[in-house]
Amino acid sequence: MTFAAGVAALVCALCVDLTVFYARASVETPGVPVRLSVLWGFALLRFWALAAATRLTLGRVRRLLLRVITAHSLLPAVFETGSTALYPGEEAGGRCGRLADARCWLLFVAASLSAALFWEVTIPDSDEDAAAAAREQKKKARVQFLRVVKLYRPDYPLLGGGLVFLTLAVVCEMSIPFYTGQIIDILGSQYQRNQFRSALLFMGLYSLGSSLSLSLSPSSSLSAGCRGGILTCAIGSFTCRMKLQLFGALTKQEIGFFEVTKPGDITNRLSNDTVRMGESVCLNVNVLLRTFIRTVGMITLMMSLSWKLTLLILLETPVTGLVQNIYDTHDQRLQLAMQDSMAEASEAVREVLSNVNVVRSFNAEQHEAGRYGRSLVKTQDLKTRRGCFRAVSLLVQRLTGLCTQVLMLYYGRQFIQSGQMTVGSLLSFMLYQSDVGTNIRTLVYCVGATLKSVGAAERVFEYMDRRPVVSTDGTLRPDDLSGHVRFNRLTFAYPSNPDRTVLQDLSLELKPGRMTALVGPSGGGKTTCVSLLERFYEPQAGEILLDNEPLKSYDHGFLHRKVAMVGQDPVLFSGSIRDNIAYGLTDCSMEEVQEAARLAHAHDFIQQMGRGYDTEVGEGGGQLSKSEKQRIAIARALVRRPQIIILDEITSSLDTESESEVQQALSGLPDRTLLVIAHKLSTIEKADQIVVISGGVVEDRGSHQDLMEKKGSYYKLVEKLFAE
Ligand SMILES: Nc1ncnc2c1ncn2[C@@H]1O[C@H](COP(=O)(O)OP(=O)(O)OP(=O)(O)O)[C@@H](O)[C@H]1O
Repeated sequence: MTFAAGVAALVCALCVDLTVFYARASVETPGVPVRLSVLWGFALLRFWALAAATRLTLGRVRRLLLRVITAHSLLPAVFETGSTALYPGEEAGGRCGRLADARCWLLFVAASLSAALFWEVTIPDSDEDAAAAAREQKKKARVQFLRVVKLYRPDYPLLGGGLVFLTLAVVCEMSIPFYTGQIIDILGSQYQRNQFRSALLFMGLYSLGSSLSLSLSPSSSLSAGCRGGILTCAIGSFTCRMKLQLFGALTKQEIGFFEVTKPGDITNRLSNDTVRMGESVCLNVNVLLRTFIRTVGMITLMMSLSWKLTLLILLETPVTGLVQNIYDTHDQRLQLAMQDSMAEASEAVREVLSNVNVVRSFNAEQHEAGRYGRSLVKTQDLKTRRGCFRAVSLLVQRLTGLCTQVLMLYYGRQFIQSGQMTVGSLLSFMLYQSDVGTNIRTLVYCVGATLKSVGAAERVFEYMDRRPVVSTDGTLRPDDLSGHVRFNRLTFAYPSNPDRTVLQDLSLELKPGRMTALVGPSGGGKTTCVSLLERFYEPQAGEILLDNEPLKSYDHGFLHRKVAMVGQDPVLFSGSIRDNIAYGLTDCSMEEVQEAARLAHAHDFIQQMGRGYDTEVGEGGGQLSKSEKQRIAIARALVRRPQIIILDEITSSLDTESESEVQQALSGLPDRTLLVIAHKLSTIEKADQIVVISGGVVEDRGSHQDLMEKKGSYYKLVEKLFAE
């Protein structure tokens, strides 16, 4: 917009506006209804003329300008309608006449500009993209909200019961002020015993109904009222279902997901967001319904007492709603920031507690304390800001409420004097009024909060709906699996570090009944090969074939029974030795467990333990030595009768005697495909095929004899091992 166009638009608008303003004053209007109709007609004409003039001169009307035009055009009509309602006795044209005064015009211009400025400062217009994003976000929130409501389906009977109590409570509660006013009127006028008694009786009954269904303070209503009890049950059962569903979805995710996602984030969603999602949606809907019924009921009763005073009171609503809206938006933003900062602090604590030995050995106590301290200070800062903001918004709301009360008392006295109201009805009105403001504020808050409360649900659904990158949809379960494995030109980078290729065009063959040893420098990619065979990750290029079928076409459970791995640092779960060996199997007999333990050379030491196979291993197998843990892990792999056995440096924690016994036992298993990662020459030598992997590529392959004669990278490696 050029400066000249702006000036032209302003001059044009001024001319049009003043013309319509003075034209209205010149129209003679007999009687109130005609006068008000003409007034509103001119208001609309003024709005249309101003909008058209601005559009013609500027090309388009910005939203801010449209707000100014709307306020400016409608203000005189609103003012005169209000004045006529409040001072019905005044002479027609008395006030309207004054409006055609230039001072009035200036007053309306100032008022509409200030209102638009206030709006602009408190709720600035977002740009088109941001507005579209906000609309999209609202739509998404609505969909998620409905999804939560649908997920509540098994609890609908409970929620229905809660709704009955809720309605009962609200209706009873609303009737009390009405009867209070009636009693005052009966006491103030000629005392009539029967009227007084029946009013007292109704008031007592309604109070009883109200307190049975709804406790008086909102904070205790959950535990005290019947409605609260029912809702608590519904929320509890919903949360339980959600936690189970989310846990199920999480355990299906690929390993890469857990590497790139912070454990704190996962546990936060599982333990807090599931609770918050059930609570916030259910409680917000409950409060929304309760407040809505109450507000509508109260406004109806207030209208029946005095519609003029009710209109006056309702003038407070837009201001209250606006202040509440601004407060809620900021408060929720701060609350989210606080949640993130709290999660950061608990993540820091969790990391230190689970790796306290590393922290100690690097003398990093101060550093960690500093990190934790910074997270706490950040949380505290956010808390303080939230508190200040709350105080300011409360102050504004209280002041608005106070002004409304003063106005209500002022006009109330006038209405009593003119006989339009009784003292009792003013008292009833005042009792309702004190509540109606709070209710409208709650209503505004709840409409926003109900949709925003699905923020927690959004986080829960994100994980619930996540399809694992490594699919588990395979169905193949052949009866006879030979265990022939081919790594076909694999290229792979870890999801947590996608720019670094760890395996490059790697091909490998593992034959049934043969032992293959993967050797090579540390970081060469041996464990990565094993992880891909276990389908922990999906390669970016190439594929692994098992009996000439892609690995991903095999049934998930079947594959993990047929391919068993024992890692460098086996993990045991708290429970008995038997539970650990039969881990994940539902149909495993004691004989099978013992047979596997014998093969793994674990039976003897298990027997020597106080409770044999029922001995508890402690958390993470903490009550066992590393070698014992290793042998139980081998038994856990063997009990599944796998066709492919992977041993990733298991011998590093076994003594020489146990090692050779385990090796012997494994080599005694007929037709099994054995893949071993080893650094000990004694283990490597026994392999039928040795594959040297370095830098993600196969550098050498063949038998020990062949490779030694070739004097390639394997030869150098063996020399190095000897030197060590
Ligand atoms: N989870 C992971 N995320 C990102 N990079 C990884 C991950 N695991 C391993 N790497 C990287 O991949 C490369 C190959 O690692 P890998 O564990 O396969 O080597 P390795 O030959 O088994 O070594 P070692 O003999 O020391 O066990 C290394 O550079 C390692 O840093």
